[in-house]
Amino acid sequence: MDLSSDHVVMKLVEMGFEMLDALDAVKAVGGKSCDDAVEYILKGHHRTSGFAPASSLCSIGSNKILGKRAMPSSFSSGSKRQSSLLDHFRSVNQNKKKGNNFGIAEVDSQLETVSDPYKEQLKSFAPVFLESSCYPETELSNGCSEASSTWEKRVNSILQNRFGISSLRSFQREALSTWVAHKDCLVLAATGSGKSLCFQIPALLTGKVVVVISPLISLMHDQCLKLSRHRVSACFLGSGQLDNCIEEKAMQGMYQIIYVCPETVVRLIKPLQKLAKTHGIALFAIDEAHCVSKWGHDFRPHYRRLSVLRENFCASNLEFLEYDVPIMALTATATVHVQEDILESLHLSKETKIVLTSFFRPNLQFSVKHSRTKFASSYAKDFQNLIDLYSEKKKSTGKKLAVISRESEDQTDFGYHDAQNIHETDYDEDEEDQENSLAKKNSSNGKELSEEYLEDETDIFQSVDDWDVACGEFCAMPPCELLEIPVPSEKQKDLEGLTIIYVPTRKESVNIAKYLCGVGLKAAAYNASLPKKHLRQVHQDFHENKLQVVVATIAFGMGIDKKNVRKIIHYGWPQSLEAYYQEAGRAGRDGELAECVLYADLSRAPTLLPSRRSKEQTEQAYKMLSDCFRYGMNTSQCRAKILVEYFGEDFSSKKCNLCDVCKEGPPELVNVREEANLLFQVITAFHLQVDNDSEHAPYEDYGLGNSKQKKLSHKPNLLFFISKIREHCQKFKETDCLWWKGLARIMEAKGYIKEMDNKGRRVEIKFIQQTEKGKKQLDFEDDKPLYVYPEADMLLSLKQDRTFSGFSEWGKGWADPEIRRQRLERRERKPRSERKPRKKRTRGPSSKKLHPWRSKE
Ligand SMILES: Nc1ncnc2c1ncn2[C@@H]1O[C@H](COP(=O)(O)OP(=O)(O)OP(=O)(O)O)[C@@H](O)[C@H]1O
Ligand SMILES: [Mg+2]
Repeated sequence: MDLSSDHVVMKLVEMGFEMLDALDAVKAVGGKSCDDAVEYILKGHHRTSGFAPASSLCSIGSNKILGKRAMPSSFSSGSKRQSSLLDHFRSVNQNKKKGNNFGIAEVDSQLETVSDPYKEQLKSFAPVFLESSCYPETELSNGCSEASSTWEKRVNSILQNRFGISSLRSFQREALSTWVAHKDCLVLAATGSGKSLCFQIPALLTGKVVVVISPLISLMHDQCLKLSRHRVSACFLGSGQLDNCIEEKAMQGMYQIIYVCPETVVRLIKPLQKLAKTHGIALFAIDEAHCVSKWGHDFRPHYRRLSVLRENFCASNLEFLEYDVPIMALTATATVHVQEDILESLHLSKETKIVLTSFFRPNLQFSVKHSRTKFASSYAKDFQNLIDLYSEKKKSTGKKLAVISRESEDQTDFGYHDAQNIHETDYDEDEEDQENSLAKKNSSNGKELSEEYLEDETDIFQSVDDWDVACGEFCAMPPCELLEIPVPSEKQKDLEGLTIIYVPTRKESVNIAKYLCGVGLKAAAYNASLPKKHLRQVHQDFHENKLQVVVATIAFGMGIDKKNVRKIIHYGWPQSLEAYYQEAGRAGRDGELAECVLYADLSRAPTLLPSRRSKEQTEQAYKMLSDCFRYGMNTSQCRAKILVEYFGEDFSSKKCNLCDVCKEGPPELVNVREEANLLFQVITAFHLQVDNDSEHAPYEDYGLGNSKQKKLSHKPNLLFFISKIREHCQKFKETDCLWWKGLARIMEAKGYIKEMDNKGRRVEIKFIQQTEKGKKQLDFEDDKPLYVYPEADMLLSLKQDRTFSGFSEWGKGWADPEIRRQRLERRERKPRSERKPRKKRTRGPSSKKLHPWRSKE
């Protein structure tokens, strides 16, 4: 808007600039444009000589990629809509500021010091960690301006007035200063660290619209609701809206923040371009940006199409833009591979700044416990602490905890008649049968996975429309209404500690919720197959502290920001450490201690892979599962260290001092020299024989005489080698298979043995080959001690008091006369009508196939 010179000066003084600076600026930019004058002052050119383009202050590398990124030296185009510094100051509730705070040197030095350390890094997109932790309110470690810059002061006042927050965290300051410099940005910061503020503040600073791309309605809804309580208007647009009224209002600039799903934003490019022209778009934020990458968890194909944003909102395409509308992508769970994929897929420029903070959450206490989670009989044991915890609260308040009636009554309405009787404690063969058959189905390669089972039972690809509403609008609540929102009392807060139990399958979410309701807890199930209305209600009850426990699949995860979640229980193996850390990150968002326990069957490698994955994703899915398994098997390294290092962070000299490993210490070192030599010897002998005599019945010595077996045994698996050791070495006859599996994993990690099968479709080492390093270091005669920390499965095998007669899990139990007697007794105690019909067991060629050595037994 062009005004008379006097008017501009007056406006500038009103905005808090000094009269001299205002006069200076108006003179320099030729009067008329208030925008240009403010830009001039903020860029620090008042009462200094020259007016350097912004590129000299903040550019990193070339600015030729996608249109103009640098600020031009002329300000002739006052009508242009852009994210200029001026606009960042144009806010309705402008605080009058006094004097010379608009320090030229401060803004300059901030931008310059921010840029420098990243020059090299950005060229290659190589991330560098800036801070040791995102939580402490420390100043920037890279020597950014000691005193706050002008925009930052303005931000601080917004933070205090609107959000009740005292200051920006250093990574938030980094992200915002990048936006101030009109640059794209990838923010990688821990769960709960406050990434949302990075994209919400620009709307309040500029009065322009911020467009946030978000993956779920539930997430968009929660954020809009919160914003309305902070007096910010917002709306959300899902993919299946029938009524376009909110969308139209949004495109007319009636909300400060528009949340939109990726499916919809690509449809709205033209209207958004119009909005950019009429109202201005301050920023595109891509929240939960890991959804972009097919190498991460939560991949959402529509996220990959978001490159249209960079292409359609750059100054080279839209002549009314002075600069590209900045894009800010944010996530808490991206490995280095995923980070690169995000940058590439979104077509972010080489100038993109990577704001990388520590992924470490110092108040989360991680632990892993063994449990046969598939069996209902484990619930009582595993959830006893939880039940006691909430029961104590019940006693202390004298209130009776009612089972959520909706849960118990509506179960049948939801079609859960197939749910198992959760009170069944029998450890019966049919359960084992089912489990074994599933494990077999899922065991060795992608092809064998039961897609049908997975599709029905797991929530892998979450659809954006996870609720029964497709869009919604939230007006900024006036302060008087805000006073009516009840503030929980301290006593209430104490009672509020919530728990989320994450389970792999939908069925388990219902079973466990039912079980917990049955013992008097306020619990509810949450999975994508439940009615959307129910899911919305669970969200609401959870946020209003009406529930104690939510038992959920991954459908209840991303972005849930509730301060008092004290416990996250994973009941069953997660599919990746990213998903695990993302879900664990729901805990302790008030900064207080919170517990993250993983209950998993440590005697079995996980098998549940995502359905609907491409061939190339299958290998990655196995890799992710394998990393989870190793995390669970670990007994000697700080768990937080494993987790943050998984995301590429260097945590080498630190530990959390909270996790089970840090607290209990590693197990005693064991000298495994003899066993390692022996295993290596058997492997070597086998391969020697194969090499020497591949034509003529080479495996006779191993009991593999017939041609069918010979074909199979070209890739001998670990179990085969163990059987050989048992056959030939009396001393290790009783040594459990789990123990050998653990040892093989350790030997693989040390580089002594390796997998023969190069398909990469495995969680554990299976078909084994020696390595050169192994050949050198595992000399048969060598008796130098080889100390290792036994891993979880090895320790478990030592605790088992059952003697194992074979390798089949089923056989382990039934072959033992005592166990068999106990099981039969239990079975007899059950009324006949309740017994499940026996399944016909199929034995024969197929089992021989898997265990060829049995032909000799
Ligand atoms: N500078 C700050 N000082 C204090 N609290 C803050 C600050 N910034 C944000 N918060 C608070 O941190 C909490 C978590 O914020 P937010 O939901 O943005 O986290 P997030 O990083 O997006 O987490 P997630 O990765 O789980 O989505 C919010 O309740 C917010 O009020
Ligand atoms: Mg978030």
